[in-house]
Amino acid sequence: MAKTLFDKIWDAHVVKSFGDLSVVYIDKHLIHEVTSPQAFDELTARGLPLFRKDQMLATADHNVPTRNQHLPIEEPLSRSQVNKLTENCAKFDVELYGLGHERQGIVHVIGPELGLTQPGMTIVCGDSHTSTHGAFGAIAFGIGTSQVAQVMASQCLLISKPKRMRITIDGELRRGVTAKDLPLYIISKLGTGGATGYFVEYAGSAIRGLSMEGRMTLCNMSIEMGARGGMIAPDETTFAYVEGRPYAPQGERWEQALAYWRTLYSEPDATFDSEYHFDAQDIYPMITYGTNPGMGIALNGLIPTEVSSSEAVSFQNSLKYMGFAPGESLLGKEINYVFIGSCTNSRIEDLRTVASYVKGKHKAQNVEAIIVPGSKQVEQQAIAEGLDKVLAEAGFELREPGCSACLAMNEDKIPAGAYCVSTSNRNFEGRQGPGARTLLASPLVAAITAVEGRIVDITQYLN
Ligand SMILES: CC(C)[C@H](C(=O)O)[C@@H](O)C(=O)O
Ligand code: SF4
Repeated sequence: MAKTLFDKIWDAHVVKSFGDLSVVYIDKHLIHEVTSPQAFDELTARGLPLFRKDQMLATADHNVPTRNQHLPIEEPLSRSQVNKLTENCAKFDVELYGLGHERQGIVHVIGPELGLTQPGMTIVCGDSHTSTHGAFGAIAFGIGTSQVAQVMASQCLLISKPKRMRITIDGELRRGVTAKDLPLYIISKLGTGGATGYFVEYAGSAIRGLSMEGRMTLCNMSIEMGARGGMIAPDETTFAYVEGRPYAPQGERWEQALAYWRTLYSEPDATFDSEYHFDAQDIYPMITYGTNPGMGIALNGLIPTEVSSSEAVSFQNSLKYMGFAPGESLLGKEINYVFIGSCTNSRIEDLRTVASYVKGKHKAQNVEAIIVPGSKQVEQQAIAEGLDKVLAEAGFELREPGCSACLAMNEDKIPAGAYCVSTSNRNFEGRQGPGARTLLASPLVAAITAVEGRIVDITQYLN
């Protein structure tokens, strides 16, 4: 039977199947400070060693401050989480790119930038946005803490095979529409449970036209529509990105890898359990108005007036929390914060997009604009390109790398009631701080919002 991309990688990693369940070999296991401590404790309690420590990599990202990283972490809980990771990695001899290391950063930013993330791999991390790595044509997905322990002890996972979905977007993207608008659009159509039980492959000319960083932004948000993960068949764009990175194969091994990677695509007559087709021309720059990532509209659209009866209560609660009304336009709404960062949009291209728009302009007085690179390497690159100066002159504060205000697990919090246009992936109640109101958007929309101080139809602001 003709195979999908997912099937090819899955079949190459199944060790043994038992009915619906399979033991699947895991190539790379990434860990961070939040979901690893109990797993390490379990190994210690059971006297188990790590099965393949060389296939693991650790970083500190969720709890790190984004100012003065050279000083001890002030928040006691964050400090103890990060210290625990350091202790565990020392005890179990796991490679750690911790705070202060030149390769430290958000786990989903550093894997790809180090060339650790490669086509055809199975990659897991105790973190839902592991789906990001699927952009390289890998089966990458988030796992729970008990599964983290399972992989630590066996380098395998006992799991059932998800169903396969393909989402095709053909055509050219409109002006001002960037990679981030694609998941916001798709999720607004499918809903936050629309892909539950599925592994999604993204295809079509609009997807092929995305850079690797854009592909990561798209795959990153797969989880927000309930998908187990998202993936894109590797192509020349992928190979060019991976080549020469520190963990990428070299010489003859590179040629061998490339030959295999070129076989990784869905056969033309492969069938999917579910298929969606979208036209790129139907997609406009997006923004969310509610408290889940599916509550998105085009910037110049209106908040819906009618929702299904099963959603009515949560819709009303959501609008109440946000301080918006059904049928309203968001245009003209004043914004207090702009947060550019997170594993969705904190890569060098995102920083370049922002810097190139704000160059020679200044943020509005009513806005606090924070820009947090996804990794130390992104930070260094931004400085090397002089983006730090452009951003500083525009009144943006360039911080040090970490998850930051994507989730309020560190010092960076948005105050209660404040509106924040954020390039992250979740707008749940309290996600950016108790009472904080999040509006998800692309880095371009975020940059323009910061300068204007309110939500505008960005198409009028583009050259
Ligand atoms: C803390 C971690 C377990 C969590 C996740 O799994 O996604 C976080 O990264 C998030 O984005 O909410
Ligand atoms: S940046 Fe946000 S979404 Fe990504 S791993 Fe960190 S907390 Fe999760």
